[in-house]
Formats: sequence, C-alpha cells, structure tokens
Amino acid sequence: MSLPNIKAVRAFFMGGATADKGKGKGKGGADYHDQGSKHWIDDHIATPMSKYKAYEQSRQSFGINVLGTLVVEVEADNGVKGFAVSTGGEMGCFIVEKHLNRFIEGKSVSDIKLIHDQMIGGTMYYAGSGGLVMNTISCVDLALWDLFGKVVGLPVYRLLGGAVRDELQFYATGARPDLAKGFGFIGGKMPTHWGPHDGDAGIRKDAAMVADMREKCGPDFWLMLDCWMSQDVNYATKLAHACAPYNLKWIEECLPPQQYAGYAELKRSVPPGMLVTTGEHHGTLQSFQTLSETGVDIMQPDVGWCGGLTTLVEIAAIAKARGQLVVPHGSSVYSHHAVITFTNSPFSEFLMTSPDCATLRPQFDPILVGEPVPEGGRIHKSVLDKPGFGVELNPACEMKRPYTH
Ligand SMILES: C[C@H](O)[C@H](O)CC(=O)C(=O)O
Ligand SMILES: [Mg+2]
Repeated sequence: MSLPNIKAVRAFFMGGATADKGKGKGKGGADYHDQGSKHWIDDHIATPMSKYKAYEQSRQSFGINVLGTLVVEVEADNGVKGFAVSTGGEMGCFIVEKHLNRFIEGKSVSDIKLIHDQMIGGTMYYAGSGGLVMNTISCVDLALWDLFGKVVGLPVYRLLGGAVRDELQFYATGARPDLAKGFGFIGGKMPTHWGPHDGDAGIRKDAAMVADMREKCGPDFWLMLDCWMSQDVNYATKLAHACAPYNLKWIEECLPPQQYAGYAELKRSVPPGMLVTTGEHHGTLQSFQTLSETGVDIMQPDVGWCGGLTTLVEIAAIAKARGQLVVPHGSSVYSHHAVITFTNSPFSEFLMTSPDCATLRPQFDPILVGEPVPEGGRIHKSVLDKPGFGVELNPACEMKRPYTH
C-alpha cells in the first residue's frame, strides 16, 4: 500500500516568557502551569524552590511557565496535516526547525519509529535524559502519530492495537478532591504546600489537609499527595506515616527525578499498602528502566515529555514485565489513546485547570478543539473514535513561527 511522504514540518509557539515581552502569562495551552492569578495550581505549592522565601508563594515567580506551548505541525504531500502540542515554546521551535526537520521531511508518514530513533540518536549529545529536548522530540513524535492516523483515517489507539477496555476512568488532580468526588472521579490528588524547610510543622499542616479531605470525602474515595520534587527521604517518610491514618493511597514525586536510590529507600520506608509513584519529569527509556528497578509502584511518564508515544509504549512494556502500573501524567488525548490500549493502566489522571476546581475545563484549553473532558469521571472509547488524536488546533489561538528552514 502506498502512503504519502511528509512534505513539511513546522513549529509554532504560544505563551511563555518570550511572547509579548513576558505577557504570555495566563495563556494556558500545553504549558498548563501558565494560568492566570488566583489559580489553585500556583498557590503556595511546595517545590525545590520553596526554601527561598521569594519563590515560596508562586511557582510562576521562579519561572514554571517560561517555556510556553510548543505546536508541531507535519504535512503530508497529499495535503493532510497532523499536529501535536507540548511544553517547549520558542526554544522547542528552534530544535524542530533547525535540527529535527532533517529526520522528518521526505520520509513516509508511517516511518515513525525510524524518525523517532534518529531524533533520539541525533540529539543524544545535548538532550540529556529529560527536559526541553525530550519535550520537543515527544511533540514531533505525537504529531507524526496524529498525521499517520489522519492519513489512514483511524484513531491512534487503533493503530496501537486497539482498546483493552471500553472506557477510561479518572482520578482528578487539584486542590478540591471533595468537588472531584461530586464529578464522579475515583480519587483526588492534592499538591503539598509545605516542605523540609518547614520542618515537622509542615508535615502536620499537609497531614491536616489530608485529614480534612478524608472527613469530607468519606472512607473509600482515593486521596493522594503530589510533592513535586520538593522533599528528601526523611521528610517524605515522616509525611507518609503522618498520612497513613487517613488512608493516603499514594505519595507522588517526593524527590528529584535522578534520586533513584532515594526512591528505592522511600519505597522500603512508607507504611505498608501506601504506594510510591513518580516519573513525570523523567525522559528516555533508560531512565524508566532504572526507575522501574527502584520498585516504585506506579510509573507516571508524561507522553508529551518522556520521548513521545513511541517511548511511552516501550515504558509500559517495561512496567508490565515487572507487574508495575503505568499511569501517565495527565496529558489529555495523547495519554487517552495510549492508556486505553495498556493492560497495566487501569485508570488515568485528569488534571484540573479550572482556577477553583469547581468546573471541568479541558487540560490544554484553549489550544485544542474537540478536547474531551470526563463525564461522570469516565471517557468512553467511542469518544476517541476520530482519526489521529481526534482534535484540531484552535484557530483563535495566536501562535508565532519564529524560525523557518
Ligand atoms: C499539582 C502538581 O504540582 C503539578 O502541577 C501537576 C502534577 O505534578 C501532576 O498532575 O501530577
Ligand atoms: Mg505529579
């Protein structure tokens, strides 16, 4: 069967620090930390920077939203276009237009694995094991899957081998698990607000937040804590034990990504039955192999950051071989199409981007048209039955193309 070749790749950005001299704040999109003021996602959340008073209250103060949204568009020579979004902004545009383009243009729309391998190999001397370059490669990889699906008229999940369940069920990440319960989610994951520099008082305050939510949500609703790399093993262990009476289901990303030995130690130290999870800031297959060996219970790659869908499928296989779960960091449709095909992903994350968690707003709002939100905490596979990832770029979003080739 003859398939078209890829005629062009183009990269655009929206928001981030270089847009409108820094007025990109609050644009939303794939850089979902780029929200307006008075948003739960920027309200005194514990981070590796919280120990500095100046950066304690707001993650935007240290630049969590400087990158902005990267949009990669690939066009086949029959005129069909695919695209994807991730976090990477203007710097990602340079990498796509000035480096990765050579691996993409002229190849068949079905050459995804070849292009992926060449992008990984060709950037190995400066990519590291996660971060901007890997976000950019992921975005190209997702755009290629979208294009392939749109050319052959099939949803990506069918290209991956088809669904293993009829619907996805979600937990919600946000400040209000009690509201999430009302929306039909199976659990709620809250950010921690305090860290090691706050000492035992910090542990008491975050444990009190869990206790309060347990009271509001009843005994069976899942409650989890997301620590966003802000802790050390001793603090995380003490917090885990302080939250055990409130049946905390898991404690997430307590340590910086590279602290593999720390994760192994933490896994041995948490109360029996409490899960240890992490992975959203890891990139490359090798990182996940090492992470898997620490024995964490759930690996949480972000498909827009870990190396793309091509890498995520490989990570899921590593996890499956050890009997580990893989529950991707919320990345909307890009995650849905993968998760519905994985036997070791029994549930998914929905990241709340409404400022007060009182309404359901699509995670990447406003950049995608047709981005689904869970209904009753679920998305049926039929919702995904559109070519590619089933979404289009929102023409109302102002995007810039800073480089060409
Ligand atoms: C809430 C967390 O700090 C972060 O913004 C999102 C995240 O890590 C997650 O959804 O997981
Ligand atoms: Mg997280």
